[in-house]
Amino acid sequence: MIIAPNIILVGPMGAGKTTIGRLLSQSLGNEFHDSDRVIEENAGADIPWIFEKEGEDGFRHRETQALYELTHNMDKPIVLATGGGAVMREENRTILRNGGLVVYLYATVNQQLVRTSKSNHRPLLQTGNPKATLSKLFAVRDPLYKEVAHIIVETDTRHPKSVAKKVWDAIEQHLKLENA
Ligand SMILES: Nc1ncnc2c1ncn2[C@@H]1O[C@H](COP(=O)(O)OP(=O)(O)O)[C@@H](O)[C@H]1O
Ligand SMILES: O=C(O)C1=C[C@@H](OP(=O)(O)O)[C@@H](O)[C@H](O)C1
Ligand SMILES: [Mg+2]
Repeated sequence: MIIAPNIILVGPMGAGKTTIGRLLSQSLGNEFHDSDRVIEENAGADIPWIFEKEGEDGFRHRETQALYELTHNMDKPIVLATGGGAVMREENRTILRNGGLVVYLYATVNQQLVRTSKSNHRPLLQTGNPKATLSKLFAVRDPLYKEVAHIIVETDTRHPKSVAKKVWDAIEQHLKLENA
């Protein structure tokens, strides 16, 4: 049996990091953590409030602390969903790359748009043209997701369960090759 190390999901808003991460953790029996939830718990406030009061810089500072905490203070391997901007800081990319097996959940801008339109809890998308914002962010961040990832998985399948299965198959394949 293959024992998975920390599995760290990166990718744009709406790629499904939170949803797929939770499903993956259920099938592996590993604890699930979401850096956005840890940031909110540590701050005692939600993400829109943090952005409003502390700006994006304040949020990014908290995000670095949460990523460090989650990759250093756990005694068992976990599944970690990150926020879409977690790759922006170089120090975060080092934390992520060294913190476990990094999976880039890829989604097209149109998929990101559809999937993020169900919620208004993403401050960066509270703009007149969320599609243009997602496109701009994607142009900057896609190379960074690729830089940090060990594996890339397309999330084009409609059902989160089949994406979670695809992710696990890709991880197994990667670990088998690594141990061959
Ligand atoms: N493969 C998928 N197909 C369809 N909808 C999805 C898929 N993955 C996630 N979703 C939906 O998209 C929304 C955003 O997912 P979420 O997990 O919050 O993304 P992220 O954490 O990457 O921003 C949720 O409503 C979720 O149910
Ligand atoms: O892309 C980003 O910069 C952000 C993505 C969000 O997480 P999700 O990717 O889980 O939506 C959250 O961290 C915050 O709103 C900022
Ligand atoms: Mg999320």
